[in-house]
Amino acid sequence: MCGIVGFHGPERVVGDMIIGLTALQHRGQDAAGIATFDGDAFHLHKGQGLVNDVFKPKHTKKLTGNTGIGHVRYTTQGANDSDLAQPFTTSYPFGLAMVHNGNVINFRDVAKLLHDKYHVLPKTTNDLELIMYTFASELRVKDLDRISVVDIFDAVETTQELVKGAYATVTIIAGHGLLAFTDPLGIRPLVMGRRDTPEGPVYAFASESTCFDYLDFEFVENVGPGQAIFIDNNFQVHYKNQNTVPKAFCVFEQIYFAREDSTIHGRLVARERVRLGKIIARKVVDAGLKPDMVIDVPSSGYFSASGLAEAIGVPYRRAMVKNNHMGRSFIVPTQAGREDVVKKKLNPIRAFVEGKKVAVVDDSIVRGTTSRRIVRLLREAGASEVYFISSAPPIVSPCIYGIDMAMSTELIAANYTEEEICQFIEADKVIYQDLSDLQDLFAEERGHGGSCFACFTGKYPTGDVTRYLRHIQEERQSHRIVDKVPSVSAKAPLPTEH
Ligand SMILES: O=P(O)(O)OC[C@H]1O[C@H](OP(=O)(O)OP(=O)(O)O)[C@H](O)[C@@H]1O
Ligand SMILES: NC(=O)CC[C@H](N)C(=O)O
Ligand SMILES: [Mg+2]
Repeated sequence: MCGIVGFHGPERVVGDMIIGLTALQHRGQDAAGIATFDGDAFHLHKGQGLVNDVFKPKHTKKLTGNTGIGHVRYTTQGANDSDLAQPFTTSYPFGLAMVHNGNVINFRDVAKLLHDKYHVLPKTTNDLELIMYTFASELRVKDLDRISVVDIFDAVETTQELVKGAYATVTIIAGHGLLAFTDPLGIRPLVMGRRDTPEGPVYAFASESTCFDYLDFEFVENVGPGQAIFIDNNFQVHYKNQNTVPKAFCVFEQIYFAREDSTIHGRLVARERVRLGKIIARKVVDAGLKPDMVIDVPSSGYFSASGLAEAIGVPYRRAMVKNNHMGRSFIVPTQAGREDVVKKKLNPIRAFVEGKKVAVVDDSIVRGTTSRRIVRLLREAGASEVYFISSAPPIVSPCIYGIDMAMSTELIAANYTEEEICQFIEADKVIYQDLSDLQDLFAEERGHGGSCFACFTGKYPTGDVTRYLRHIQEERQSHRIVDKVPSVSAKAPLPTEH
């Protein structure tokens, strides 16, 4: 799940872009990049690592111009190499620079179409090139001397028909303006904001609204399913499709991915997480559990933990301390790397947990890397019983829309029963959110549009995805280590006495 931004205004944009991208760092830690346009030429800088590592003053000095796009990458297609970092640019027509968040699922079909129909050979295996060259090829057949907004939206529409999957994109069209568009279901988030300056308005697009809080931008609207918004060089805003309500928005954004202080489709993420914690309280009580305290797994477990504690009337403590210099573990591309981050990241406060029955809340259990480590740490710190509470239901199916859990072999709940998972992570009890409770919370009738629950149900909103699942498996085998959950026989015996 990458983070993207795009700015277009009457003043230099790179300063705002660095702040905006830093606010989105939680969405991608592999690489960062910025492309600006100064009226004559693009300026591009990108590389592996965090925003702070990639952009030093000597780089930002060269990123001149009043229009810019930026990206933080969490790799889901192709290798985690600097060659595949975004943005990508192409010089014809006009000069285009593009970033995207998401994942194209008909990769081979689009690659074939580009080759057979448009005579284009993408340079890399990053799916962004498929979107960019399809759009560029559709645009170049227009009358380029008299290109109009209708022509641009027409090229977007054909791109949306041909390219399947999840994508939120922002594109600089050199000399013309800034364009944002999404896939027809609106699976990934994208918001538009505006700040007024004495020289005129600055418009911005960003994956999450938290960017605008830092930059003093006013939130304007969500970019909805299949929508396109074009800001021309006179700062006029043009719309293709006014519908801003998503048809299949990724519910895992609300559970884990997005920042708590972002509002997505009218829902404050932190509030939804508190609700998830309150809802699961019923299952904790029904299971007869009487914890002495509720604790969270930092960072993403906090709001659900506070909701659960409030609902069952048990004190909440931050009894696991997070090393703030460690990033997210789940989005690290290899299992060895994820284990290393989890190991260095969390440390329990013995004085709080010693002799206590502890309910520890996390947003999700995906591969079991974090939960297994946490339970062990809490036991070593003297907890008498450890109940592991997941505010998400079991994740049983791969995500093919931009979250790197692409194969069922790596998903613990796709391979083991709840009892086996409990045994594997060495907890006294594991409680998952009920799928029906999650679906009720994000029900369409609550007015926020449709959600994608595919990782919990195996039902994919883009239709039959069997071919893509095979493609991603082959792609993973050629580029990366294929992760598997440990075998049952590798499990440590369940502790018998407490
Ligand atoms: O079962 P697993 O495979 O370990 O995956 C789930 C864990 O990964 C995420 O944490 P992460 O460290 O990525 O981010 P956070 O700091 O936002 O919680 C998530 O919040 C869970 O803690
Ligand atoms: N997580 C994402 O949005 C990834 C975007 C793109 N598929 C890449 O790998 O660069
Ligand atoms: Mg976590």
